[in-house]
Amino acid sequence: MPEVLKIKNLHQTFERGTVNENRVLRGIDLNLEAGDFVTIIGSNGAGKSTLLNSIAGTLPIQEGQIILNDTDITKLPVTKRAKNISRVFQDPKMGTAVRLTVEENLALAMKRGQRRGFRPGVKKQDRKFFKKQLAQLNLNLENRLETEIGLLSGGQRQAITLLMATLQRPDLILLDEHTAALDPQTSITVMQLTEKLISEQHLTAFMVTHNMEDAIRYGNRLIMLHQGRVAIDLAGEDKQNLTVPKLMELFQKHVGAGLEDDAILLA
Ligand SMILES: Nc1ncnc2c1ncn2[C@@H]1O[C@H](COP(=O)(O)OP(=O)(O)OP(=O)(O)O)[C@@H](O)[C@H]1O
Repeated sequence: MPEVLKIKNLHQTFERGTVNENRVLRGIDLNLEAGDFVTIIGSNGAGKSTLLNSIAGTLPIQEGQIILNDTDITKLPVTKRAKNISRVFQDPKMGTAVRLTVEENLALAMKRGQRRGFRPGVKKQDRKFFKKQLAQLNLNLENRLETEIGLLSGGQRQAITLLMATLQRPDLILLDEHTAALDPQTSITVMQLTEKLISEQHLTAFMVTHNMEDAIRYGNRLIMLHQGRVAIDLAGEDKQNLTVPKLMELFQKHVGAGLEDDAILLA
């Protein structure tokens, strides 16, 4: 499998040179192959969002290199990366434009990475395509193309955000605790949709989660960040055979310390 993403010796330190210096990432080396769906766990402050911010470009890289499909993007601004890297955040409000309709939001997503006006026009053939795309969500949203997105529930918005993030097949999709703000049932629906969109399009994905069950259930590879490093990296059968107690045991073995379940789980 070709490698889609290479992260080489990535370091990020906040408040460098002060008493509050915080070495959050301390040499991350990771390679993702095409179609890898990697779940990321780690306790609060482990650096999960910092890692995603570094990949997305919202945080300048202090040391190390990020290569996407053989292109060095280490110094590329976030806007230039947006065409190839899409992201879904925890807050459903982050991914969509509240005053625009469902179809206008989708039309914006079609222009990801390009200059786009404030209110995009929606062509007839686009509308047909959007309807088809929305129908696969099984949320009856194909009949609400002209509804303002702000009127939809958090779960409906997050499902549309996911669709928008995958509409123009990205090279990489970053999911940053994207179901954490949803109720348990909606969270399951959005996770199932995530898996469907990722597997159908054979997307390469990173998914940060505090839910260890989800981290184990979804994806083909699991990594755990601890003290700025990759403490655990499991794929294939090793990941398939994981259980929460096994993962806790592994963590203890790797980092030589006890770990309460909620140290990882709690946000
Ligand atoms: N822009 C920033 N300036 C200063 N410190 C920061 C900044 N962003 C993050 N940090 C600090 O870096 C550390 C790692 O934060 P990060 O958000 O990456 O952790 P996380 O693993 O995503 O945690 P959580 O599970 O709580 O979301 C934290 O101590 C945080 O306070």
